[in-house]
Formats: sequence, C-alpha cells, structure tokens
Amino acid sequence: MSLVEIYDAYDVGTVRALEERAFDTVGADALMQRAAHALALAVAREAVSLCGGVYGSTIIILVGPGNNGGDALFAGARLARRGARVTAVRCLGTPHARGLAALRAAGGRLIDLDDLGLDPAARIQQRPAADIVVDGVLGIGGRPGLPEPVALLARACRDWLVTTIAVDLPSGVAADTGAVAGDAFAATRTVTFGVAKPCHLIEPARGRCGEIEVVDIGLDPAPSEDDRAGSGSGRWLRQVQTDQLAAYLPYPDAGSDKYARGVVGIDTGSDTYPGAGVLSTYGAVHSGAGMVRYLGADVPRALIRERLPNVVFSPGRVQAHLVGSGWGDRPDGAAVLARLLGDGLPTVVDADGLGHLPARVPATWLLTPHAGELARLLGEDRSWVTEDPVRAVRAGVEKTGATVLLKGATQLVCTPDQPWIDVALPGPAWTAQAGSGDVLAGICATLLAAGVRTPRAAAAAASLQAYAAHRNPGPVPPQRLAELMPAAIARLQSRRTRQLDEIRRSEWTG
Ligand SMILES: NC(=O)C1=CN([C@@H]2O[C@H](COP(=O)(O)OP(=O)(O)OC[C@H]3O[C@@H](n4cnc5c(N)ncnc54)[C@H](O)[C@@H]3O)[C@@H](O)[C@H]2O)[C@@H](O)CC1
Ligand SMILES: Nc1ncnc2c1ncn2[C@@H]1O[C@H](COP(=O)(O)OP(=O)(O)O)[C@@H](O)[C@H]1O
Ligand SMILES: [K+]
Repeated sequence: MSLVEIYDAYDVGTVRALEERAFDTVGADALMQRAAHALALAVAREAVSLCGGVYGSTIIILVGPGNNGGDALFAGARLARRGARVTAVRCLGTPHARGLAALRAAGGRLIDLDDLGLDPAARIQQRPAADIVVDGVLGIGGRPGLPEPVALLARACRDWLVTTIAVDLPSGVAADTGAVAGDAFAATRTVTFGVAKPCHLIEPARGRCGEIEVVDIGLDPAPSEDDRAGSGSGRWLRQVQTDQLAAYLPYPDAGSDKYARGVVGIDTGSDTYPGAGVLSTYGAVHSGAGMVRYLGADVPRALIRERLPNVVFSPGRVQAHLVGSGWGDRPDGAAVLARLLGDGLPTVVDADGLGHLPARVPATWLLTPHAGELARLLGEDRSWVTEDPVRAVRAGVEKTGATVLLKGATQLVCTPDQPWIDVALPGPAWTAQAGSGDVLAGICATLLAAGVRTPRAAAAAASLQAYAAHRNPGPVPPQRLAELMPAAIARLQSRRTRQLDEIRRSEWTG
C-alpha cells in the first residue's frame, strides 16, 4: 500500500449539498461530463500501460441504475471513440438512458449480467473477458453490499486480479463509515469526484480502493458549516500528510535543554506485565524525549535499568504523564488517575488505565484505546465500534471530555470543539502486533511533554509510527521499530528543512 496523499473527506450528505450548489452554477450534465472525462483518462492510462494503447483494448463497463453508471457509460463512449472494444453490462436496474445512448452511438454495446455466463455453482468462475473492468454499479447512492449475481462478478474480478477501476467508490462498501459488511469490488484504482468520502480513508473500505485519484469537477472543495450541518452526520475527516507530519514534530535547536525537549513521567507495566513498561519507555526515549522518568513497578523497572541507562527512576519534575499500559488489575488505578487529574498536566491513558478513568477529564488528556477498549469504555460491543469507528471515537470524546486516539488499521483522532477528525498516516499491517500500542503511547507522551497540542501530538505520534514502519517493512518487533524511530525522525527533519527553505525561497522570489 502506498501512502496516499488525500486531504479532506466528507460524508455523502455533505457531498450532496456541494453537488446541489454546483448544479445551480455548472449544471448537472456538465458535472457528469467532467466526471466521465476524468474517468476515461484514468482508464485510458491503464489501457496504455496494459495493452500499449486504448485502440483495440477490451473494456467492460459494469452499470447500475444511478448516475454512477451514467459516469461509467459516458466514459465508455469516450473510450469507444478512441477505438476500445467497449461492452456495458447491466448489473442492476435500468441504465442511465443518455449515457447508454452515447455509448451505443460511439459503437459500444449493452449486454445483461446473465450473458457473462457466470455459474453460481462453479467453484472457480471463468475470468471476465476484459483487459479492464470499470465498476459503475453503485456510487454514493449505494447501500452497502451487493446482490448475489453482482457479488459473484465482483469475486471473479478479484480472484482473477482483473484490473478494475472504480467510479467514485468500489461498489458494495459503505461510503460514510468505511465498513465492508458483505461483498464489494476490489479496485486497482478509484477515481472519485470533487472531494474524498470517508470510505477512501477508513479501512477496510480504503483497502478496496487501490490507488485513489480525487478529480476536480468544479465542486467547492471546502464545504461551509451549513453544508456539513445539513447532512445530519456532518462527518469531516482530514488525512495527515507526510509533509504535515514533518511540520508537526518538535525538533530541538541550539537553545534547547532537556526541559525544553520535555520530561515524560511513566507509570506503565506491572510485575505481571513488565513488557508494556519497557516498550512504552522505549517509545518515549526513541521519539526524542528530553528525559524519561520511569515511576512504575519493580520488575519493569529492573528491566528498563538494564536496557536504558538514560532513564531516571526518581520522582521529580515532569511535563506529561503516561499511565495504564500493562497495568493488569491494578487496585490503586482510580486513585492514581485522580491524583494526576489534580496535576493539570497532559496525560496519556492507555489500555488497562482506561478502566479507571474519572467521570470527566480535560481535552489535554489523551486516551489511546483499541476498538475493544473503546467498546468497553462505552458499554457497547466491539462490533459497534468497528462498524462505524467515526461514530465510536466521537462517542468516546463525548463521554469522557478527553481527546481520543482510536487505534487499529485506521487510526482516528477526535477532540472536543474541533469539527473534523484527523486520520493518521496508514501503517503496514505488520504493525498489528502485541506491544505496538505500548510504543505508540510512549511516542504520544514524548510529543505532549515537548508542548505539542494533544490532538496534534496524537495524530503525529500515530503517523510517525506508521511512517517508520513503512520505511522498515516486514515483521519488525515493536522494540526494534522503536529503535528505528530516530532515523525516521531525522528524515522528517530533513524534509522539514527543505520545506522551510522552499517557503523562504518563494517569499524571496515572490
Ligand atoms: N450528483 C452529481 O453531481 C454527480 C454525481 N456523480 C455520480 O453519481 C453518483 C451518485 O449517483 P446516484 O445518486 O444516482 O446513486 P448511485 O449511482 O449510487 O445509485 C443509486 C441507485 O442504486 C440503487 N441501489 C443502491 N444500493 C443498492 C444495492 N445495494 N443493491 C441494489 N440497488 C441499490 C438505489 O435504489 C438507487 O436507485 C456518484 O457516486 C457519482 O458517480 C457524477 O456524475 C458527478 C456529479
Ligand atoms: N491492521 C493494522 N495495520 C497497521 N497497523 C495496525 C493495524 N492494527 C493495529 N495496528 C497498530 O498496532 C497497534 C496495536 O495497538 P494495541 O492493540 O494497543 O497493541 P498492544 O496493546 O499489544 O501494544 C496500533 O496502535 C496500530 O499502530
Ligand atoms: K462504483
């Protein structure tokens, strides 16, 4: 998976509001023609790379009953005019009339799904006979899931690794939540219009999109508060970019001392689970803390003393706390958190600490649950969290008052009084292993101790771990990944220096 550089994503209701406004100014037909043009270009590029050109390539256009199919049919007409052999397949309902007329006028034809000869009883389907399949079955008007005959075709395309270009989104995924409850297409590339939608940023739907291309068709890329409010859910997600990550990290300068860089106080791990104490301390030390004080249990203390001689074990001044990872069943957990609340310092509460939270905590506190922990905190099933992680992370903030980093394949950061949710850079699935979360909690605490605002620290920490993992692919254990963090930070610092040079140069010449 590549690190996609998309920025904002909005829910379907907001996108509809943007489209309504564009209808008034640009007109619906023009919008569809722009969408079809961009889609045809993307398919043509693929045809050039697969077949050496558009002329003579074989393209199947899968069409449903809505405008998504309309986009696909108009794109098919453009490709047919360039000499592609284009066959539209009616998958659901009645195809877009003008789109179909345009395709036929350009020499394309329409067949029924049944005519493809897929056999529901066959163990292995035949390969759909096309160089490229365009998925125009369902777009933002689609309900999640696919009726069985279409699902069969989606599976055949996936099993045969047929190059598939999704129009707007892979049919079958849930646009607003990123859930993939039933069958869905798995695209090589998704061409989406105007702005990205949540399914382009949230797993598992994100993984079905392939490369994502957001094309400008004349929608306002910045919805107003009214546009968002009108949608009911008003979901607004912002994907962290590598450049932003480079800008968010704190870098020391000649005037820095250990206090300027930040002192982290850590009480994690237990004699039963000492590893969590070691790993969270590794995370803090290797992400650039000025000093780390380990104030937890005896067994982890001894292990840390052996491995990290720079860690201090006496209480004293700290600028951020980290608690909870590997606590197990800790009888004084609630008392520890109540005492920290009185301190007024930014505090990371991870894992077992989440079971001891005071009723309300400030937004400078950062909770770092995975889906199961957030479900427990909210008194819901885990599936309630995974089927709609945006809803869940918002509920976590509402219930506690804290900033919440929901961990997992997609990592979301939500904080009170900020209308959008940050989406961290996605990491490789190798990061999904015991101990990754402990290291991440340590990185969060280091950024907080350096004075980075809580939501920004959370988004940057999760993105930094993903960035480091991307640069060191494979089954790298979490302690080793922590040790690779300094090289990743150095690279990001160079990137930041180049960014600032460029800004200065453009100010000079501008
Ligand atoms: N509105 C606009 O301004 C633009 C829209 N565009 C395209 O239009 C799409 C949205 O079009 P529509 O609103 O027509 O919606 P869709 O094309 O997604 O289709 C909705 C239709 O499919 C049916 N349907 C939904 N889920 C189903 C399911 N699971 N099984 C069977 N039938 C199902 C619905 O009953 C409805 O008739 C966008 O995704 C985009 O591709 C583009 O043309 C760009 C401009
Ligand atoms: N599918 C995935 N792809 C990439 N990273 C993942 C995935 N699932 C989990 N992660 C990473 O693994 C970490 C796991 O955290 P957590 O479950 O708390 O582990 P632990 O508590 O054992 O340390 C998350 O922070 C995230 O960075
Ligand atoms: K589609």
